[in-house]
Amino acid sequence: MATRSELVETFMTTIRDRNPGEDAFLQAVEEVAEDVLTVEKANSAFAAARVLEQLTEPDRIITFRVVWEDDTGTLQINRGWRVQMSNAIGPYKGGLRFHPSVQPSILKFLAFEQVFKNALTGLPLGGGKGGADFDPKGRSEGEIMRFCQAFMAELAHHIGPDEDVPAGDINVGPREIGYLFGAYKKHHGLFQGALTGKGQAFGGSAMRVEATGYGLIYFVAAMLSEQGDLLEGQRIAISGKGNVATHAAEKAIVEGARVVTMSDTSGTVHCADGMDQDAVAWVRAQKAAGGDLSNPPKALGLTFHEGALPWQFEADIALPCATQNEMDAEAAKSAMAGGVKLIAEGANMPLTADALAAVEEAGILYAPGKATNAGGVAISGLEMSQNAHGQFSTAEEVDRALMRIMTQIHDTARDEGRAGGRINYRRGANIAGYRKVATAIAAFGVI
Ligand SMILES: NC(=O)C1=CN([C@@H]2O[C@H](COP(=O)(O)OP(=O)(O)OC[C@H]3O[C@@H](n4cnc5c(N)ncnc54)[C@H](O)[C@@H]3O)[C@@H](O)[C@H]2O)C=CC1
Ligand SMILES: O=C(O)CCC(=O)C(=O)O
Repeated sequence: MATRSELVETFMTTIRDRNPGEDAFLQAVEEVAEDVLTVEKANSAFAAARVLEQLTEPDRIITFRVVWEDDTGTLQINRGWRVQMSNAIGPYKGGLRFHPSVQPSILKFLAFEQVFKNALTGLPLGGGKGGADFDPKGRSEGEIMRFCQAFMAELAHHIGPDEDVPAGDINVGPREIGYLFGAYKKHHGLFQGALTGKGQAFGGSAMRVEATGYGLIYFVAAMLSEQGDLLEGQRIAISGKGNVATHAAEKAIVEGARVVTMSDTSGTVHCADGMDQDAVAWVRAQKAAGGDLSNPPKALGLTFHEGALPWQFEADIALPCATQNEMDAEAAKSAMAGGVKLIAEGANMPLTADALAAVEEAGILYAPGKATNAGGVAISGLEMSQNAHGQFSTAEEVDRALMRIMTQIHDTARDEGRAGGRINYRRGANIAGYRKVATAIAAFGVI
C-alpha cells in the first residue's frame, strides 16, 4: 500500500505536469492534498470520482480584453479573467481582484481555496475568483469607473444570481462594486443580485464590509476559548491596511485586545500599548486616499518603521491580513521568537509553505484562511438569500449570524482536526470542506 507521502507525490506529479510554473496554485493544492488524499482513498465513491483531481481542473476560465480610456483620452488595454472552479454545491462565488500581479495562477489558487472555504460556511456556495491586471494606484475616480464598466461589459455575459456571483477582493470594495453592479444592471436590463458587497441602498447586506475582519476575530476568540484563554489583553500584530486588516483591528480593540501593528509595502506602524480606534481610522483613510503609512500624526502615538514587517515586534497573536505568501519562514520564526503563540490567517494563503512547516514544527496554534476569513463570503451568502427573498436583516441580526457561522466553522475544523491531544485546524478545515464537496461530486456520477 502506498504511504501518505507517496500518494501526495504521485498526485502532485500529475498536477505539476498539467500546471507548469503555476507556483501559487501548486502550493495551495499540495497543502490540501496532504490532508485529503487519504480520506479520498478510503472512500470508494470519492476515489472513483477522483474528486481532488477534478477540483484542480477549473470548470472553465474565462479570459477577456478590457479596453478603456484614461483621463488623457489614451486607450488602455487590460486583461480580465473569471475562474469558475466548481459549482458542485452552489453558484460560483468569490471575489474580484484588481492588481498588476493578477494572472491565472493566482486566480486559480484563490478559486481553489474558495471552494473549500465556501463549503465550510455551510451555505450553498460554489467557488470562483476573478479580476484583472489593472493597477488602480494613481488612477482618478473617473478612470476607475470607466475601467469597472469596461470590465463588466464582458463579465456580465458569464455571471448571474444562480450562475456566478462575484464580490470584492484586493482593490475592489464598495465603490467598485457600485460601478460594477450599475454596469451589470444596464447590460442585462435586470435588477438581480449578481454581485455581493453591494451598497445597502441597492440590495447589499448590513455588515458585509466588516464581515471578514470581524469574523476573523470571532474565530480567534473561539480558538483562545478552546484553550481556556481570552482575547482581552492579548497583543495582536496585524499586517495590511485594507478591508480585512482594519476591520480585524477595529473588532480586536472592541474586544479589549491590544493591536500593536499594522502595515503596508512602505513599512509598519507600531504602538506597544495598543492602537486606539482613531489610529485604525487613520490607517483606513490612508488606504482610501492611496497614501502610505509613513507619516502618522503624532497624536496617534504610532511609530513608523520603514521597510519593517509586523513580525519583528513583540506580540502574542499574529494576523497576516495583506496578501498571499507575505510571511516566509524567517518572518514566522521572528514572530514566534517575539512571543507569538497563535497565527490566524486574514489574507488568503499568507504563509509560504516553509513558514507553515516552521509554525507546525514549533507546535503553536495555527488556523488557515479558508476557515478564519470565511466570514466575508458567509455574509455574501446571506446577502444572496436576502436578495432572493426581498427581506433584509439588521446589522445586529447579521452580526449574530456571523458569530454563529464562525463558531460553527471553528468547531467543525476543531472536531475534524483533533489528533493526539492537539488540534490541527489546517487538516480539520481541509477535510471538512473536502467531504462536503466530494459528497456532491460523487452523487452526480460521471458528468
Ligand atoms: N475583502 C474580503 O472580504 C476578503 C479578503 N480576503 C483576503 O484578504 C487579503 C486582503 O484583502 P482586502 O483587505 O480585501 O484588500 P484591500 O484592497 O482592502 O487591501 C489590500 C491589502 O493588501 C495589501 N497588499 C496588496 N498587495 C500587496 C503586496 N504586494 N505586498 C504587501 N501587501 C499588499 C495592502 O497593503 C492592503 O492591506 C487578500 O488576501 C484577500 O484575498 C479574504 C477573504 C475575504
Ligand atoms: O464575498 C465573496 O464572495 C468574496 C469573498 C472572497 O473573495 C474570499 O473569501 O476570498
